[in-house]
Amino acid sequence: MRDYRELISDRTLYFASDVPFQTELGALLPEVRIAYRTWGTLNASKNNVILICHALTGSADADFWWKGMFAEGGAFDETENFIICSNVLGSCYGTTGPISPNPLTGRRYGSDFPLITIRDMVNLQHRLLDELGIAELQLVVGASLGGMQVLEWGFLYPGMVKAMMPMGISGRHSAWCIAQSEAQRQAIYADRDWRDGWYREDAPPAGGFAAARMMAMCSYRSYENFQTRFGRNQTESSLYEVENYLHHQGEKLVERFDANTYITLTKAMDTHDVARGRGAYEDVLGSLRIPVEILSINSDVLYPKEEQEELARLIPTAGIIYLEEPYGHDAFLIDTEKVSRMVREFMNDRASGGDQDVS
Ligand SMILES: CC(=O)SCCNC(=O)CCNC(=O)[C@H](O)C(C)(C)COP(=O)(O)OP(=O)(O)OC[C@H]1O[C@@H](n2cnc3c(N)ncnc32)[C@H](O)[C@@H]1OP(=O)(O)O
Ligand SMILES: N[C@@H](CCO)C(=O)O
Repeated sequence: MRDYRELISDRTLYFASDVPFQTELGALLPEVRIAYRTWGTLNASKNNVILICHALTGSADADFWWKGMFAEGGAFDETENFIICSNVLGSCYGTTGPISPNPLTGRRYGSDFPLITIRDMVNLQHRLLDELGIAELQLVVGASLGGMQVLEWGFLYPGMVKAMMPMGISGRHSAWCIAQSEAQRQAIYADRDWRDGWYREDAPPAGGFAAARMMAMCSYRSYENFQTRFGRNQTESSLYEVENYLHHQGEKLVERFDANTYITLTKAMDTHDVARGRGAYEDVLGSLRIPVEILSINSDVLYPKEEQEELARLIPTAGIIYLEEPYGHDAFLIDTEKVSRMVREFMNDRASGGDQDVS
C-alpha cells in the first residue's frame, strides 16, 4: 500500500505507543503512532509552546502548508516559541489511520478503520504532549478541521490552554457542511474502483475522488474568486478555464491523498459538536474561560461568518477579527501575511496585559 512517505518531511518525528487507544465511540486501537514536527526550543519553564492543528488534507509539515506564518516576528517565531504540529489521527501522513496496518488482521485498516471524532484527535495529541512533558500551551491555533480541534482543546484540557485561536469554523458542523461532505463521499462510493474501501493500490477510485475534491474546491473558494480569476475564459480545447482548474485540483489530490482517509476525516468533521454529551450548546460555550480570538473569513461560504459571530457571542472570553479577503474559506492558507500578523497581534496583546486570569 502506498504510504505517502515521499510527501512527508524527513524531519518528521514519530511517537509510537502500544497503550491501546480508546475512541470516543467505543472502538479500541491496539497501538497508535503519531507523526509530528517541532520548531524552536522548549524553554526551561516549558511555557512557550504553540500547538498548530492542521486542516483536512494537511500534515505535520506546517512550515510547508503554512509557510508564510513562520518568520521572526511573525506568528510562529522559532527564536521565541517551541512550535508543535502533529498529524491528526486518521490521516495518511504518518499518524495511525486507514492506510496503517491493522495489528488484528495484519492488513491495512482500509474501511475497517473506526469512525473517529475530533475529540479522539485531540486526545491523541494530548498523549503526545504528555510524552514530551508539556503541560501548558501558550496558544492552540488552527483553521477548519484545525479550528474544531482548537475548540475541543478548550473543553477537554482547559487547564493546559492559555489561549486559543480557531479560524473559519463553527461550534458544531452545520447541515450545510454535512451535506457537502456527504455529496463528496458519495462521489467516491460511486466510483467502480472504490470496492467498499478495498481498492487496489494501483487503482484507487480516482475519478470519484477527484470529483469529490472538485466539489470541495467550490466550497473552499468563492464566486468572486472564480469569476475574477477565470471568468468565461476557455482553453484551446474549449474547456472553460475553471473546469480545467478543477480537473487539475482533483488530479492533484488523488496523487497526494488517500480516499479512505478522506472518508474517515470528513466523517469525523461531521461529528463536530462541542456540546455533544456536555449540555445545552449555549451553556457549554458559555462555560469557556480561556481567552479566545476567533478569526472569521468574510468570503467563506462553507463556514459563514454568522457561525463565528455566534461563537463570539456565546463564549464570554472571545473576541472576533475578520479576514477581509475574496478567496473564500481557503483564505487562511492564501493570505498568510495577514493571518500571521493577526496571530502575532493576539499573542502580543496577551503578553502585554491581556494575560490576567479570566476565570
Ligand atoms: C504532504 C502534503 O502535501 S500536505 C500539504 C499540502 N496540503 C495542504 O497544504 C493543504 C492545504 N493547502 C491547500 O489546500 C492549497 O495548497 C492552497 C489553498 C494553499 C493553495 O492552493 P493551490 O492549489 O496551490 O493554489 P491555486 O488555487 O492557486 O492553484 C494553483 C494550481 O492550479 C493550477 N492552475 C491555475 N490555473 C489553472 C487553470 N486555468 N487550469 C488548470 N490548472 C490551473 C496551477 O498551475 C497550480 O498547479 P500546481 O499546484 O500543480 O502548481
Ligand atoms: N483546503 C484545505 C482546507 C480545507 O478546509 C485542505 O485541503 O486541507
